[in-house]
Amino acid sequence: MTIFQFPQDFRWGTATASYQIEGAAQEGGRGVSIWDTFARTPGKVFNGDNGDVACDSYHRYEEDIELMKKLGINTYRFSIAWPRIIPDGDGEINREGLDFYHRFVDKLLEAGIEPFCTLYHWDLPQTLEDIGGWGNRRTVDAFVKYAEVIFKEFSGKINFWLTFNEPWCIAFLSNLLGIHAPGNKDLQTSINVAHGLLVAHGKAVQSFRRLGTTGQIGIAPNVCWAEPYSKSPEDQAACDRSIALNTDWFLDPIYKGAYPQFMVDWFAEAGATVPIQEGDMEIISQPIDLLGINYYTMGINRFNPEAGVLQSEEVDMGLTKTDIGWPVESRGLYEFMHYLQKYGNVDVYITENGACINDDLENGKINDDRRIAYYEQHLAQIHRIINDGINLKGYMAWSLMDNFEWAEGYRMRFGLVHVDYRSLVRTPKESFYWYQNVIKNNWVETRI
Ligand SMILES: CCOCCOc1ccc(-c2cn(C[C@@H]3NC[C@@H](O)[C@H]3O)nn2)cc1
Repeated sequence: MTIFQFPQDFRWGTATASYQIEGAAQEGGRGVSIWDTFARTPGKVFNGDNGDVACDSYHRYEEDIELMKKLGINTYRFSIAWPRIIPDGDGEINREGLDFYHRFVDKLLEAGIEPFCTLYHWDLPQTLEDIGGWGNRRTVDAFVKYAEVIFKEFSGKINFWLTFNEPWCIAFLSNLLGIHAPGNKDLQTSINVAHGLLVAHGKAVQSFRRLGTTGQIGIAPNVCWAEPYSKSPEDQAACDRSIALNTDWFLDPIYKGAYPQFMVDWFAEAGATVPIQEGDMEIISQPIDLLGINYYTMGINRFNPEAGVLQSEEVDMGLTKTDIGWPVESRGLYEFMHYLQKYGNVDVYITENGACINDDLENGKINDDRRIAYYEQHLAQIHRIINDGINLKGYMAWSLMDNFEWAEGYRMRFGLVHVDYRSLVRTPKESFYWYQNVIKNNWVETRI
């Protein structure tokens, strides 16, 4: 057994997102988002599930905050639903939406929990998708207007900010692979979306600074760590492309002011170019204060000319998998955090990490030992990372509670707390109590 002690000022938290937990989709003046539309499109979401009710956190947030207090977290990552703030995307401000988030944030602060706010966690107002979404500069300008409303309203209450959650999912999962909303399947569209959201990110950071908003701001890429199946240059190059599309494609423009040339060339071969306008790269590369990193799994990849635009396919190496089919391999987090050092020893928060384990209630308990094992392994790696001198400042488990897992609907459960979607009763799982103990002790005890 080994005890890994964490730094005294290390932040312990959990994470959720508006569309996944709030429900009340037609309440409080909320407008329609692309996920309302996508979920209602037959065949897009398992079982035809949608976020109309979700965990009903719009009405039950005080109960949720009581659970957070019981867990002992000092940080809670959530997202604000743009369609609650400006329902038609770039028109009138909805005061009722702002008031909801003020009530919520005030309750968090009363509980001694630091709000960690994501401005955009995928619920784009549908009206903006109707004019081309992130590929239309009007959407970019509408995002800046929305962000400025939030900065003015919550400066002084919120001190940790993320512009975008998982830009790879927003651009490529949603507009090249078509798996998430709005479901496009076009390379040029996905590159236009990626560029649009990067310009929106940079402009929002400029506004954040100009308005003198309190706190720190960053962005939260999701990681795709991959190692080559063989020593062949083709397999290594396939891994490089997979990693780069999730990371370098977004962080090179932000930290270096230019896209990774090898990927620009790769896409040019496929007939796609980046729609860069004069001044864009200077806007995008506004200095940021922190990075959120979302890590779930890693792959062993090899070159396959038939394997999509990246010609990179993951090989099943027979590792233990979570119930969503992702291999459990915490080593990728350690390797990735060292890869990330090429951007400097920037302040990093793990803004998502967790396991989809679909254990259900048995005699009033959920014995999710596999989730505990997952967290034990990943927190041990986090201790290694900190020990290596990397500025990893905090950790937010995904997720506080079971919720709407996008195209998987409600069948996939990532929560430390079980949610009965009929009664909406919340039941802490055994992993909740395990994590409560880690937070109380500020150490993780591994059985290895
Ligand atoms: C068959 C081809 O498949 C291509 C990969 O398809 C996916 C699907 C889903 C993901 C995915 C889901 N999550 C968890 C969420 N992160 C944000 C938060 O909202 C969580 O719900 N992270 N990544 C990645 C890749």
